[in-house]
Amino acid sequence: MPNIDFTTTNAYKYLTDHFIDIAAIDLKALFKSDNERFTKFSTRFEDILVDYSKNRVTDETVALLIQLARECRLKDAVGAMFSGEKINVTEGRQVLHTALRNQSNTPVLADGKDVMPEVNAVLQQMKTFSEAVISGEWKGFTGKQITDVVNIGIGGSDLGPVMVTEALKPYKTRLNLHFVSNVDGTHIAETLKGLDPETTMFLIASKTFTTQETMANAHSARDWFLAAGAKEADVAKHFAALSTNSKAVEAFGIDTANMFVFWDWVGGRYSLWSAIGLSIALSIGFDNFEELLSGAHAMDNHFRATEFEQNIPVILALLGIWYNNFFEAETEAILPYDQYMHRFAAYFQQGDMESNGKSTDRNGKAIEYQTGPIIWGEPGTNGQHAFYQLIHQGTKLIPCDFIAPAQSHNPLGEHHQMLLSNFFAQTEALMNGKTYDVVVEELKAAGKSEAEIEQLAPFKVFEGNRPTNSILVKKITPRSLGSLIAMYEHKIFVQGIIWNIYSFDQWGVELGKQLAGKILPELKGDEEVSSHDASTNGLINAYKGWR
Ligand SMILES: O=P(O)(O)OC[C@H]1O[C@@](O)(CO)[C@@H](O)[C@@H]1O
Repeated sequence: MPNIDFTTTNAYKYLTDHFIDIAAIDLKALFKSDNERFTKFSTRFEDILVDYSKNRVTDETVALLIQLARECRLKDAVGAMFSGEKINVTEGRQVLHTALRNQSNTPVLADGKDVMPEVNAVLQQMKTFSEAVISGEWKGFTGKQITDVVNIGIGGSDLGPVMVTEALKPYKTRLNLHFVSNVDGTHIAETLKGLDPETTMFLIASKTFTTQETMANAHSARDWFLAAGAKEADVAKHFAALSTNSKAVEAFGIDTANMFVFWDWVGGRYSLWSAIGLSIALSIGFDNFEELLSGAHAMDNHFRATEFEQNIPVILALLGIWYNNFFEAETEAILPYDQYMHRFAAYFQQGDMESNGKSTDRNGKAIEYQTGPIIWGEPGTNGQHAFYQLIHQGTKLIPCDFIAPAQSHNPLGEHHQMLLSNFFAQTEALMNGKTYDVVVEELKAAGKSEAEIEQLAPFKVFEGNRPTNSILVKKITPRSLGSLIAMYEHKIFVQGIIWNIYSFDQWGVELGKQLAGKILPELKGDEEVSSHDASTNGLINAYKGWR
C-alpha cells in the first residue's frame, strides 16, 4: 500500500502556490467562456448522470487533482484492496466488502483462500430463509405466518438496512420491517407496541455480538417474546442472528441454524451487502437484494477499470479534497430530492465520518492537514425551508451533492415536476447568485423608494459561485441505489488514501464506551459519586437526586 504525504506532491505544491488565482475563478464566467463545460464535466454511469460542472475547477485544476491521485499511487491502493491485502493494518484485516457483491464470482483471496464459496453459501442461506418467511411457509410457534420483522442492531448493523429499506419502499414485500437501535428503552418499547409475538421475527444484527445496545435490546426482545407464553424452544422460530461471532450467538441461545455469518474483512459500516442485509432481503425480496448487489458490483468494476479522468468515485473524491484541503470547507451536504432517500445522508455520516474522521497518519504521526469532512443533509425540498439560508448567504462554503430521480415512484399530478424544478433551480442559484444591480432593479420594479432600496438591497444579494454536484438518476431502483452507495464508498476510500490514513478501523468509538462501562455500576446505588471531575460528578449526583 502506498504511504505518501500528499502535501509533498508536486500537484499539491502547484495547487497551493496558485490557489488564489484558481480560487478566484468565477463559475458564471467559466460557463460563458466554454460552451462545452457541461459536456466536459459530466459523465454517465448506466442510468446515472453525474454533473460536476458547477464546481470551482478548470481543466487545469481537474488535471492537477488527478495528478495528485497519481502521485499518491492511488492505482496501487485500489489494487491492494481488491486483491485482499490486509490494508486495515491496525486490525490486521483485509477490506473485502466488494467480495460480497462479486457476482462475476472471480476468486477473491483472503489469506490465500478464495472467499467466494462461503459468500455464495450465505447468500443461498439468505435466499432460502427470506423466501420461506415471505411466502408464509415459515411459521411461528403457534403456527401463524410471520408478519413483522424487527432488526435489532446499531451503527453499520442498522443504518444501511434502514436506509435501503426506506429508499426501496416501492419494492416492499408483505412483511413489515421495524428497526431498533438505541439502548434508550423507548426505542424497543415503542417498536414492540402493537406487535404480536406469535407473528414477529427478530434479527439480532451485530458483527461482534457484544455491542451493549444491541445485546440489551436483544434480551428485552426475548423477554417480551417469552412473556407471551412462548418457550425457550420457540426462540428458534422467531430469532435469527447476523454476526461473525458464532460462540456469542450460541451463548445468547440462538440456534446456529438461524445464524447468518459474515467475516472480519467486512467493516460494520460496509456490511449491508452481507448477512446484515437480511432485513433488506425480507423487505424487498431476495431478487431485488441481488439487484442491489449487482448495481454495486457494476460500480466496483467501473472504479477498478476506469481511467481517473472518467472515474466517478475518483472525481468526486478529488473535488471533496479540493474544497476540504484548499478552500477549508469543513462539511459536505448530501441533499437527496427524494423522500424515500431520507436516510441517505445519515447513512454516510457513519460511512464517511467513521472512516475518515482520523488525525493520525499511516506512520502513527499526528496529521497537520484536514481529513474527513462533516457529512450532513436532509431531503429536498425540506432542507430549503431549514438550512438553505446558510448555504446561499452564509459565511461558510458548503459543497453540496444534489441527488434526484428523473422518474418518481409516485407520479402524482405536478408534484414531481415541482420537486425537480427546485432540484434544478437550487444549484443554478448557488452558482449564479444575484448581483447588487439585479437586486436594485427588482426592488425598483417592486416600487420600493430609493431609501428602501438602499436599506434592503445588501441583504438580498447572493454571492453565488457556490459549488455543487448534481446526480440525476433515471429512477431509484435496487440496481441504481446499489451503484450510488458503492460510488460513495469508493469516494471515501480514495480520500483516505490521499489523506494517508487508515479508513477501516474505528478506534475513536472505544473511549466513550469504556467510560460508560465504568459509570454504569455507579448509577446503581444512591450514594454520592466523587470519582470523576466536578462536572461529571455533579451531573451524576443531580441525576440520582431526580430519578
Ligand atoms: O455490528 P456491531 O458489532 O454490533 O457494531 C455496531 C457498530 O458499532 C461501531 O460503533 C463499532 O463499535 C460501528 O463501527 C459498528 O457498525
